[in-house]
This record gives sequence, C-alpha cells and structure tokens, in this order.
Amino acid sequence: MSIYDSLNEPQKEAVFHTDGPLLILAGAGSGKTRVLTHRIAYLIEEKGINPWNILAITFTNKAAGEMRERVDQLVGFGSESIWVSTFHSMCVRILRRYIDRLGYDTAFTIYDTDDQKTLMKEVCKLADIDTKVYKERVILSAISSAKNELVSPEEFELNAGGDYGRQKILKAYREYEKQMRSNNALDFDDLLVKTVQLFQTQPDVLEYYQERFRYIMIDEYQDTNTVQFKLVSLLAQKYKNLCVVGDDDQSIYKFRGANIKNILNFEQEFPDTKVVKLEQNYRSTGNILNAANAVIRNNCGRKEKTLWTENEEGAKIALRQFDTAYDEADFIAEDIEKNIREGGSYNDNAILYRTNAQSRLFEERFVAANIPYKIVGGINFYARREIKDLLAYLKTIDNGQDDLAVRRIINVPKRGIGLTTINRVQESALERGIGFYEALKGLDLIPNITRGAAKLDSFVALIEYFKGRARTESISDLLQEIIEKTGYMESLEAEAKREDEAHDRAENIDELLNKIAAYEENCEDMGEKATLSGFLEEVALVADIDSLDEEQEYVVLMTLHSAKGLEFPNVYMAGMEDGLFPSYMTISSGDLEEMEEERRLCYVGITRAEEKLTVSCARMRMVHGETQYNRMSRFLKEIPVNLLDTGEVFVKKAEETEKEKTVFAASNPYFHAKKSFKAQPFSVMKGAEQFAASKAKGLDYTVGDRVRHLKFGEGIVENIAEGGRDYEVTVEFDTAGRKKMFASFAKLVKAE
Ligand SMILES: Nc1ncnc2c1ncn2[C@@H]1O[C@H](COP(=O)(O)OP(=O)(O)OP(=O)(O)O)[C@@H](O)[C@H]1O
Ligand SMILES: [Mg+2]
Repeated sequence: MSIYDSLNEPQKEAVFHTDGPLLILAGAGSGKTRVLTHRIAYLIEEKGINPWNILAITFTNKAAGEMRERVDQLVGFGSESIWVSTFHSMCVRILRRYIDRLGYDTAFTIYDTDDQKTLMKEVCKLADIDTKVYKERVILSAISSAKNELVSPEEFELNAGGDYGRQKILKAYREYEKQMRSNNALDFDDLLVKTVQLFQTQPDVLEYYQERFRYIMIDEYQDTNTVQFKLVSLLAQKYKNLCVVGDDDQSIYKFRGANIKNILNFEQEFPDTKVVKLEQNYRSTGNILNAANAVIRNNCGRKEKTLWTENEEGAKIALRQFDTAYDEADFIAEDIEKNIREGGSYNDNAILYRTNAQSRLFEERFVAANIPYKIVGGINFYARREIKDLLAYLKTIDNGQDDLAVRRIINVPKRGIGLTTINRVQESALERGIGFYEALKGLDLIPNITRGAAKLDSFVALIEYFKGRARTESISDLLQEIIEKTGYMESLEAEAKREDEAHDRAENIDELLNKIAAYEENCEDMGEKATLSGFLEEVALVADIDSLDEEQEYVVLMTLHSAKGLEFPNVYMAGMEDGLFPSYMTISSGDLEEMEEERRLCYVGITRAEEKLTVSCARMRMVHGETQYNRMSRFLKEIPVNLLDTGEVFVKKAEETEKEKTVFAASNPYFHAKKSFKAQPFSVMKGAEQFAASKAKGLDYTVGDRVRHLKFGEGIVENIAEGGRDYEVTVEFDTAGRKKMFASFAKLVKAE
C-alpha cells in the first residue's frame, strides 16, 4: 500500500497534477495541508524531482517547522534540501546573495520595528513633521501598506493629490527611504519589495531562481498580500508549476494587507489553471461542521462551497452562558479536569479567545488547579512587559526592597537615567550592604554620581509621592494615577510596533485593573481590608509560572488568529459575546466587511475542533475595571438550535441548594429568563438582552428594607446608587458593618 492510497479522489487528483498551475480551493479540514505534503513526497519519489527544485511557503515559522516534519516523515532522504519557509525568510536568503545588484551591501541590516521607530523620529525631524500631529507609528503603518501594495514614493505622489496629510506622509516616505538606503538597511516589508525589484531588474537572477524553484507550493494562500503575489508570479512565470491552497472563508489578515482577490483572481493571472475543490472534511464531527457551515453562510463575499463529512454526528455543541467570566473560567478548568479523569490528555484541549488579555482568568484558574498550560503565539499574562512594569511600580511603592523591581522601572518610561548611573548606585549599595532603593535615597554618599543625581532625585520623589497616595487611595486609583503621572500609556503608544500592539498592551493593562478591582471587591465581601501587600502576595501566587516543562503535556491557550491551520479534539471558544467577539469596534463601525472578517475568524475557530466544541459566554465581565453586561455573540445565534446542547447552560446555579436558589432569584434579574432559556434558547437570548436595560426591576428590595447576605447575614439597605453598569447597594449589616456592593454580585435577598 502506498501513502497515496489514503487520499480521496480529488486529493489524489491534486497530488498527481504536478505540472501547470493548480488552485486548491477548499474549506477547513479538507486536507489542503495534507495534500501539499503528499504532493512534495510524490514529486520526489514518483516523479524523480530533485528536492532542491522544490519551494514550499507557509504562513508562519511554526507552520514551516511542522510542514518540514510532515515531509520528513513521508520522504526521508534528501528532504533537507527542500526550501520550506515563510516569504520573509525566503527573501532574506535571496537578498543576502544578490542585493548588491540593487546597490546595497549583502551584509544589509534588517530593521525591526524598534529600529524603524527610532529612524522615523529622525526622519520627522529632518522632514519637519510634527510628530504630535502625525504619529511615527501611523506614518510607518501608512508606508508599510504602500509597500505591501508595491506603491513606490513616486506612485504614492501620483495618488496623494492635494491631500495635506498624504503629502506629509509622502515626504516622510521619501526621507525614510533615503535614510534606510544610506544605512544599508531593510525593513520587513522591504525584504519582499526588494526581492520583487531584484527579479524585475535582473533577468539573470530571476532566471536562476525560476530554474531553481521549478515546483512551488503555497499554504494558506488566502492570506497573501499583493507584493507576495507578485513575487510568486515572477518566480512561477517560466514553468508555471505553482500550486496554491487556500480557503477564502479563512482569510483573516485583511488588516495586514492580505488580499482576498489573490485567490479570486488566480485563474486570470494563470490561464489554464486546474482548479480542485475538496469538499470532504476529515477533521470534525458532523455537528461541528454543520455549525461552521451555518455561521459562514451569513457572509456575502465568498465562493459558495459545501463541506460534508463521513464522520459521525458526534456530541452537540455545548453552549454555556455564565453569570461572570470567573464562572466561565471555573467551568472550563473543571471540564478539562473531568476530561483528564476520564483518561484524556491535556494536549487534546485548546481554549481559543479573541484577544490576548482574555488569557488571564484561565491562567489563574489553571495555576490554582495545577493544570499545565501553554500560551501559543503569546506570552503568559504576568510575564507580559506592561504587566511586569506596572507590578514593579507597585512593588517598589509597597516596600522598595525588590531591587529588580526598582531597577526595572527606574528608567521606564524613559527619564534619561543611564546604565552607568544605575550601575554606580548598585555598586555603592552592594558595598554598603543596603538595598538599591535605599541607596537612591542617599545619593550624596555616592561619589561621581553628580550628573545623574537630579534625575534620580526626582524618581525617588515620585515614588515617595506614590507611597503617600498608597496610604489613602485604593489600589485601583493608585495604579491609575501611576499610569497617568508617569505617562506610561503614552510611552507604550510611542514604542508600540504596530497599531494592534499598542491596543493589545492597553487591553492587558485594563485586565490588570480588572484583577485589582476584583481583589478589592472580594476583600470587601470578606470584610477584609484590601492592601497593596495583600494584592501583591495574591499575584505572587499565580504569577510564578515560568517553570513549565517543555516536554510535558499541556492545555493550549491562544487567540483565534494563532489557531489557523491547527486542530484539537476538544476546543473551547470562550468569551463569545457581542462587544468582545465580534468586537465593540466592529459592531459600532457598522462596517459590513469588518463584520465578515470577524465571522471568518469565528469559522476558523469552530473548524479547529475535531470531536467536541464548547462555546461559552458570560453575562457580566469586567472591562476597564468595571462590570460590563454583554449579550451572547450574534455568531452563536447563527448556529441552528438543533446542533446545540443548552441543557446545562446554567449548570453551576442549578446545582446549588434550594435556599441559595431563592437568594439567587431574588437578587438576579436574569433568573427567570434562565429558566425559560432551557426550553427556548433563542427567545430567551433576546430576553437576556433586555435585562441589562431593565436590571433595576430585578431588585425586590429598596432603601430601608431588611436584607440577607450569604456571608454577612442580615442588615438594612441604606442606599441604592446607579453605578456604571450595575446598582451599588450600601447595606449596614448587623454584625459585619457597612458594606457597599454590586447588586448582581451581592445576591441580597429580602429578609422577612
Ligand atoms: N484522505 C484523508 N484521509 C484521512 N484523513 C485525512 C484525509 N485528508 C485529510 N485528513 C486529515 O484531516 C485533518 C485535516 O487536514 P488538513 O490539516 O490537511 O486540512 P486543511 O484543509 O489544511 O485544514 P485548514 O483549512 O484548517 O488548514 C488532518 O488530521 C488530516 O490528517
Ligand atoms: Mg491547512
């Protein structure tokens, strides 16, 4: 039996069609990537093609690694000379060899985004551009878009017209290019642009690579952009042995210039293209696949296709709606533990979410429950730079004894304190056997520090000021003030490499504020005082997560974007709420195309699941340190009811005792909706939407009433105030004293 026997007919057709352009357009899990690897094997083993003549392009380095592994398994000997790489690494290899033809030195430097920023500052000065009006990041991103579209400064000029802003950007673009050139430097976009230029101006070089790469294959083709397409067209022009595989329904990088037209117009660019459609899905159960189909059907701009499977129907899609995001995280952690008890492996489980900041709640639950996990394509929450920075501030303010923390922030944001100065202080501290911060406070004892002294003094003054504030303010307010006074947010903005990075970091900071707010609330509920030391201790318990053994099994956490191309037996899509996914920005922009891109992302998520899919959402979630009420994601409403299992949507509460139920019913405006939700999920979803508006009606007590709280016992309602998203109820308890709490969390019930 050969390895090709395991392929279905259209897959075989694609594998055996080795010469001429080939477009494989197929839905998720239909074996596109598998066809590529088998095709490489077939070319080498059956057609006798030299591995040297094969180029396979993947979207990420990780995917390249996996593809190489798969090919190695199929081919064995000689596979190492196949080029399996991303567009960028391919271009670097080519340019290192030939860029001298374009007047650059082959030892060119690659500027990362930090370098670009630094240069752009310089450029703006030279070009007399006010960076308060035109931010460096914005200019760089405009230049990047231009490069991705192969728009040179000259063409940019033609299109800029009289637009004042465009003229400014043009000026910056020109100067930037000039500087890059004289620095013998290329940025990431240049790697592609210059390779295209090289091919267009040096026919012999182009021919060399055309001969070299006689067989070209591209995975995840739907996410290529214009310059990448140009590059491939040039390379494949001679032999036309180009095979691209993609799925227009999984195009999720439009914001980075991916051009879906590349897939839709492929046949025009390469006449006589053979088109193979794969329609059988091997990855997912019938129910999962049908749900995916039902969601994506709502997009207009797509090539119609129907995926089917021979796999069994499998379990229904579990839909779980929780009161809070904490309940959601609890549930998922417990569910995974249950899977493990039943003999499953951690590796089988993946949690997918829309934004990086959402990982925090899961991480905390997993650390507490000893569930090994790994964040793919991202960094553990407490290891993220902005979180470490702000915690370092809090630690320094709390006691200043953590030298590492003080040193971490002494020049963050930049205040012109240099390493030499810092080292002198450190030496002096060591000599005298005192802490770093203590040494900072007695600068006159340190010789040769004079030049930096003023800056150090003002740093100490700042910390001492915060120490004072810490005694009177809540931790939330303190952190807010730190962020404002130090200009931390602006410094992040200025340093961010991309628009979405700045946004990501801001979201993480919000998430830290949420953590603090939750801690403070919890202390209040427990009748304890919230202290900075207490908070830092609590964080220390969950933040020490660097010791993960790589070989070990783990649950995977990642954003939906990083999940492309992967598959897992058991998938959780968490935070499926309008406002989060689709994002508030998308909803409020009213932009149909953006909504469709979000929907494609949802489709990518659903189709990662092999056997079981759980979609979940929370009614209340902390956002910006405030409780926010969210509706269930509109995407979930696109899944037909008969594919859903909503039976235990309220599993946690249903298990509670009768007494607690009464408490719950009395304090929770959603309660009645929940009961009917079981029977008629959709009418209730609508119902639930109305509740946020009518929350007041849910309270059956008023000022002056006697109420009972599960922990604090009985007391008198003193005040009910309209908080941002919820009612803040103040109760004078008989024994526990006066407490202010959110109505939805306090679950107060009227005492008879
Ligand atoms: N003919 C087949 N017989 C058995 N299993 C198959 C067959 N074709 C594909 N598979 C399996 O189906 C799963 C999905 O395949 P693959 O990852 O290649 O799909 P894909 O089209 O690349 O998906 P995506 O769009 O998510 O990238 C894999 O586990 C693969 O091994
Ligand atoms: Mg694939």
